[in-house]
Amino acid sequence: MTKPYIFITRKCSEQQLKALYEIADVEMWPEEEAPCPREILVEKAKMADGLLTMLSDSIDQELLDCATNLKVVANLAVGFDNIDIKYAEAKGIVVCNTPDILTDTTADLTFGLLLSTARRLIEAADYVKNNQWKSWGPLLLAGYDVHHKTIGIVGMGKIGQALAKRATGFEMDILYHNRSRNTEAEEILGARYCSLDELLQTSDFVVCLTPLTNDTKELFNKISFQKMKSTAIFINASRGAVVNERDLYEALIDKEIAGAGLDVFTKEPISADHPLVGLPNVVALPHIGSASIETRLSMVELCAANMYAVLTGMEPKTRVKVK
Ligand SMILES: NC(=O)C1=CN([C@@H]2O[C@H](COP(=O)(O)OP(=O)(O)OC[C@H]3O[C@@H](n4cnc5c(N)ncnc54)[C@H](OP(=O)(O)O)[C@@H]3O)[C@@H](O)[C@H]2O)C=CC1
Ligand SMILES: O=CC(=O)O
Repeated sequence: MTKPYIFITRKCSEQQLKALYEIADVEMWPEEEAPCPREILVEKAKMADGLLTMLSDSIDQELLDCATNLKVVANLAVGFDNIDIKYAEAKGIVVCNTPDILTDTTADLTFGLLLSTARRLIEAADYVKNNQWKSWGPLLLAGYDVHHKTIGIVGMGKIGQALAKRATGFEMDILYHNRSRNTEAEEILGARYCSLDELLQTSDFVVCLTPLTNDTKELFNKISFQKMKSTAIFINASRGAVVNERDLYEALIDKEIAGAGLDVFTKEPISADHPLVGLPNVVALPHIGSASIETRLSMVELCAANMYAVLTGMEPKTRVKVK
């Protein structure tokens, strides 16, 4: 019997993939930073029983139609907006993601981004590096306090709740908005559910942690930024497309809001001449929410375990369910 063929779209640690090498012919794109070009991915998908994909790979109808042997897609991310889930399911292809194991790491980064933006940490570090520090000044590089302020979390799911837990250490008031109530966050963390409008109007920090869906696409736009306080800081660690970036840029230029911390962008990667990057009150990161060594290795291991399960006739640990 021929072994299944697995294609991995980015160089990953082989140690975490050991189980797959035992049951399959595994081919891996050799580069860590340069992505596998689309045409090569489509060619590999034509033969593949399993694909281990990155969030930057578009697993759309065109690709799925070519992938006549494909049984499983294991995406190295909790988000799966890069995959046409319904189409995959209709074709009997199992899609898996990496929830839970990245929750704390992503919450740490999101809170770090919030602190860095509020207290101007990147600007301040550059100030020293660029030899601009000449004296101490009463309001030199003064930012906004974080402690005892109000944080409004849009998307109080796993990462949102882990972020709220961190906010309790700073004695913040926690507001949140979801489509449904998160009673655990209310009971354990004292979070208060409110409408999106109330959250936007009353929060000092508005943090987006929803998945990207048709409902959340450009949820943050001109109208939302106009509702926010002029001292508010917007943090996005979800997906870039939940924001209308032009509207965000204008809100920052017009001082409708005070700053933004962004780990994600509509089109990634962005270049240094992206309009938002040039603003002093923007902290821009290259989508590193879950990027700790421990977490990224665990994510690769979970992808491998999911793929192993599907290819050996078992139920994977973290299958994406179509709603
Ligand atoms: N920057 C990075 O590197 C990372 C980014 N992410 C992003 O974070 C997202 C969240 O991850 P995770 O917390 O694990 O996911 P969860 O599914 O646990 O949480 C998502 C939350 O969003 C809420 N939500 C969904 N749709 C809407 C809506 N239309 N309006 C308001 N709230 C909504 C859900 O509640 P309800 O269904 O009740 O509305 C839920 O509480 C991922 O999908 C991914 O895009 C994740 C990891 C790393
Ligand atoms: O953005 C990262 C993810 O895991 O989703």
